[in-house]
Amino acid sequence: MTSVFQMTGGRVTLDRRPVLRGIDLTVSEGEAVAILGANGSGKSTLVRALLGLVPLSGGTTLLYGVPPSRFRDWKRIGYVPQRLSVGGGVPATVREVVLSGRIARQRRWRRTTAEDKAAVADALEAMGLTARANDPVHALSGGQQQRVLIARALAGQPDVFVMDEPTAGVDAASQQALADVLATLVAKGRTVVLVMHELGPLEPLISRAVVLRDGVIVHDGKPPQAVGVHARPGHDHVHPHGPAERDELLRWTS
Ligand SMILES: Nc1ncnc2c1ncn2[C@@H]1O[C@H](COP(=O)(O)OP(=O)(O)OP(=O)(O)O)[C@@H](O)[C@H]1O
Repeated sequence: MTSVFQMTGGRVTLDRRPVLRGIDLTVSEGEAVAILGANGSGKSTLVRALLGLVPLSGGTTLLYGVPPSRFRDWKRIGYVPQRLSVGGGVPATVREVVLSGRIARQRRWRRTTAEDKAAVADALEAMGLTARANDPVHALSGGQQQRVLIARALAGQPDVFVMDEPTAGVDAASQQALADVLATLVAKGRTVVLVMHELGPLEPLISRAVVLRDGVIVHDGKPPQAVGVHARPGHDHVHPHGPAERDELLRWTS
């Protein structure tokens, strides 16, 4: 099976602090992987390093078999970073930001095609943003902006989706919408790597969980049951979300 990501002995040092310490991780085409772990365990750094956005201080990482610095086929990758502020001072509309997800597919100077427009319309629809398409992005709430970023990745129709906490700050209905979209993509053989705190509605989609603690992988296999059960829709929450589930996860892996 083709490996999408292949990191061997990956080390990342930031501010002289070892943030990733000897990561061996291969993700094959068609997998749906959750990267789990406590705050600061290195999840975001790991996905950024897999994409070549953070340099390794040791080890190697390959993207479709080549080092990220030599990788050229970026249209195959859709990345939704954590807490990116979109729009900024530029009054871009929701549609424009989502259309920017097509850039890697467009040849220079090429006009927006009917295919681009259809992909953007589908992505807006999937994330429930059709009615907001002409609104400036900065007028949207944080959760809505997150949906715009997800729609932008969807519009690019990549083979691989890497999403850093895509459900953070996103309401339950939109989380379910994302779960449905991703389930369809996984069924079509797309690869999905999600950084998560808790699986929530995305749990049925996840076939493999990689749990980080202090920059090392402490579990790589089936999703931890404690997280899965608590995160299942319909589970009767009698405790606040967050720390309790993370504690259980950490206990599970200790
Ligand atoms: N640019 C940076 N410079 C120095 N330290 C950094 C930098 N980025 C991250 N770190 C540190 O690296 C560690 C791992 O951070 P990372 O964001 O990868 O963790 P995380 O598991 O994604 O956390 P969270 O769930 O809070 O997003 C943290 O201790 C963080 O403070």
